[in-house]
Amino acid sequence: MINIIEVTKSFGSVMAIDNLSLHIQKGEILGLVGPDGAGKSTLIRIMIGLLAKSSGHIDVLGSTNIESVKNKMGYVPQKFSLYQDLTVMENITLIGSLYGIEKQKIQQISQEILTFTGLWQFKNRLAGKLSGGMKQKLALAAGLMHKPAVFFLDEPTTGVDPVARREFWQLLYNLNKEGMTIVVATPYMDEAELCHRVAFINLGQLISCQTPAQFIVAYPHQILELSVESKHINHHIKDCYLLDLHSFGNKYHIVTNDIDRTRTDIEQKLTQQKIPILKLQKIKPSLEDVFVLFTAQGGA
Ligand SMILES: Nc1ncnc2c1ncn2[C@@H]1O[C@H](COP(=O)(O)OP(=O)(O)OP(=O)(O)O)[C@@H](O)[C@H]1O
Repeated sequence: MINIIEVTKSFGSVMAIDNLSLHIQKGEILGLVGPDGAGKSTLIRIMIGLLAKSSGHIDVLGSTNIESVKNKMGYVPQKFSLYQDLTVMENITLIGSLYGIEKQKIQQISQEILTFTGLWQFKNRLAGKLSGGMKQKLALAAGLMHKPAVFFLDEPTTGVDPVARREFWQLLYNLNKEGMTIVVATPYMDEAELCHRVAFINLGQLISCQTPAQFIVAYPHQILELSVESKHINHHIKDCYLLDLHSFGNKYHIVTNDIDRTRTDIEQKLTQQKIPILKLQKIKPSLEDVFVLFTAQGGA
């Protein structure tokens, strides 16, 4: 569906995409993840023809002339600009006419898509009065007006509450079930876990592209999850036998290569310091653990 071979993109001295190769399969949901500035947005913009690559090969839907297949691609940019003072229906109608869809067809497609996204009952509401989640659904609806075969979304749920994020992903799943290929950049690891494959990008390079399960199986260390009431326990256990320590909300993930030794060490240290342990147990690594490690290693 999309072949990217040794593509490079530089902005002056900044190498935003560095010799990156990736094959995106028809019918998959591919997640793009990586730290801020990794090159995810640039890669999406190259794939949809908004930016020209500096070198390399790319073909989309069988064509190297991206302009000629633009009408088969949908795009939800990171900052989708709605006309706040137009209604949901007016916004969507405007987008339809920008795509050159006939007036009568716009009516029919708008109804279909607003029903699908759950926005039909809000069709007369001003876009500026929608909740964050609804605004993102409107962005999604706008990107679907011309019924694309492949849909690119650049961090579409940033700043949206967890329930709205879940609903949004249900819509993506439904589109995918109907055969749409989806490429989505996300900063949320729980969303990355919902993708069929995840491409981890760092400093413009593709570090690895695998299924979430493959990433987790390949994780080279073990994780102990620690819950305590006190905050900032880092200095209490910094001398324990461990490789790394990250806080995830009110929990800590302790990275080790010797679970028993680390567990005993932490139990002793925290007991000595009279810090009650609420939970200390081995857990399966999450994608978040995998990517924290990749990022710390600079991608290796
Ligand atoms: N138009 C531009 N001019 C100059 N530099 C740019 C431009 N667009 C992107 N860059 C640089 O290219 C690199 C990759 O940026 P990009 O926005 O693609 O990363 P990203 O992974 O999408 O990050 P984020 O999630 O923060 O948007 C960064 O160093 C960025 O500053």
